[in-house]
Amino acid sequence: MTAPTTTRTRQLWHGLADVPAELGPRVVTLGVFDGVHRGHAQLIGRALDTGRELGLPTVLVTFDPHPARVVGLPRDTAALSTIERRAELAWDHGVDQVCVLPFTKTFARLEPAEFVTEVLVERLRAAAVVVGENFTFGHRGAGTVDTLRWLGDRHGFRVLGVELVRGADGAFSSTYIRGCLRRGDLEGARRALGRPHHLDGYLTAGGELVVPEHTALPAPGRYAGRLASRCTEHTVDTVDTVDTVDVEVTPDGRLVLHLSRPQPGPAGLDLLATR
Ligand SMILES: Cc1cc2nc3c(=O)[nH]c(=O)nc-3n(C[C@H](O)[C@H](O)[C@H](O)COP(=O)(O)O)c2cc1C
Ligand SMILES: Nc1ncnc2c1ncn2[C@@H]1O[C@H](COP(=O)(O)OP(=O)(O)OP(=O)(O)O)[C@@H](O)[C@H]1O
Repeated sequence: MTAPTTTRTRQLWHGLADVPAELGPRVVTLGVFDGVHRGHAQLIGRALDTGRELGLPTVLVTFDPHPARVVGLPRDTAALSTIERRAELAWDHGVDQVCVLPFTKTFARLEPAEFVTEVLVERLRAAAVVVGENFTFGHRGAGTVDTLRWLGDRHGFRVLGVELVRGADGAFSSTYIRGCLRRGDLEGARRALGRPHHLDGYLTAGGELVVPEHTALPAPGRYAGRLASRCTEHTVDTVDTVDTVDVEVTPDGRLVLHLSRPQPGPAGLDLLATR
């Protein structure tokens, strides 16, 4: 699964202003990709296959914050991953670039055809666009895979609408994983993610892991965790901790690690099991 990342560029573009003007054609895969779960992994695999077939690099486009939060839909949009970790996971799967598009109310008003012309064609030079069969885009989510196909015919890019990867409870989705966490079902989250749920934050001297606002935490309770790796903007550093740590999620949503001598600093935590 893990591609040889050393030969790849691993670029992170924050917004279209970061995209080089002289960019060559490429394969584009689109969506939120929060957590980079097993469905996302398969989709990325299809995008990479298409890139190999066409001899082109692959860019993953993600939206931040979650569109549903920006447009005010009544949905759980708690984040399964920071943008930095999302990018690390995407690079580990083999994509060349990650482009983070700031999702604002103004951006949400772009019509599907405007998004395709202004973002996919003029800026990202899409030769192929790879999305899940349920992908929607553009004002009020009006664009579908069929819309993309129609626009692809006009602009000369190919479109792949990929069948959704399913588990026992239906198609894997970030929403499903957030639900597992809310129920304290770490095993369900792990099955859909393909790895334990991971939290990035700052460990205080008092043993609290302070995570960014809107981070998806499991239900209040006691868990076994492992201080695993921490993400900086472009690297993941392995921390030499193999022992499991006792993790408490308090009723007011704080994350307390029961460590004898917490080392303050950036830290990453894998949540392994319910205690
Ligand atoms: C340009 C653009 C505009 C969008 N506008 C809206 C919107 O007005 N309302 C909405 O609920 N979602 C909007 N979305 C979000 C999409 O419907 C969709 O949730 C997002 O692209 C993630 O794709 P997926 O969840 O279908 O994989 C927009 C997306 C894009 C790219
Ligand atoms: N189970 C899946 N199998 C294959 N592709 C998927 C699957 N789920 C989502 N995708 C595709 O992956 C891309 C990113 O998906 P996105 O993160 O927006 O969806 P999601 O996982 O359903 O998230 P959320 O639940 O937050 O809406 C989109 O192109 C989407 O169609």
